[in-house]
Amino acid sequence: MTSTTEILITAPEVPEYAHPGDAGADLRSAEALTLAPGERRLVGTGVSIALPDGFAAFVVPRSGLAAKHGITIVNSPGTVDAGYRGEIKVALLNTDSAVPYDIAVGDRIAQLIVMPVTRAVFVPVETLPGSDRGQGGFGSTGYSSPTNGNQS
Ligand SMILES: O=c1ccn([C@H]2C[C@H](O)[C@@H](COP(=O)(O)OP(=O)(O)OP(=O)(O)O)O2)c(=O)[nH]1
Ligand SMILES: [Mg+2]
Repeated sequence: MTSTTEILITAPEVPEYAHPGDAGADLRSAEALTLAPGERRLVGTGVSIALPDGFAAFVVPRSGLAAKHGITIVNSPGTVDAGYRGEIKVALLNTDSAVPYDIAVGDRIAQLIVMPVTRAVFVPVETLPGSDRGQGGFGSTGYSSPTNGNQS
């Protein structure tokens, strides 16, 4: 059974999860606008929340908008801090180089994922403990299939 957390909210319409088990609740646009090709715009949702201490919410793109129309979020994932009481806004970007994208009031433009977070207590040390991965990263395990030759 999915765990639930009550979040106080003010909004013209409460964000909804499309299906049981969905991680993201859909955020709707509070504005009508057209995103020109290549344009980015901070778009209001009309939603404000009071997250409990120890939680954060992340504003992330909808995959359908991204895959079908090239609409994404510049700062994905956008981080909503527990103490933030302002309107949640979405920094939309139309990555298409030719086609404008129309948004009407009420269109679902992003989704909000609420998660528990821990606060780090950073402990400075001279040397970090070893690990299996070590300093390998940024493609250190390769990309392509063995038949493709280029493993870098
Ligand atoms: O996609 C986003 C990202 C952030 N926010 C709001 C909530 C968040 O708590 C606040 C600050 O976000 P962040 O810390 O990412 O931005 P910043 O540029 O560091 O601003 P600040 O100096 O206010 O922390 O802006 C949104 O509404 N949408
Ligand atoms: Mg900040």
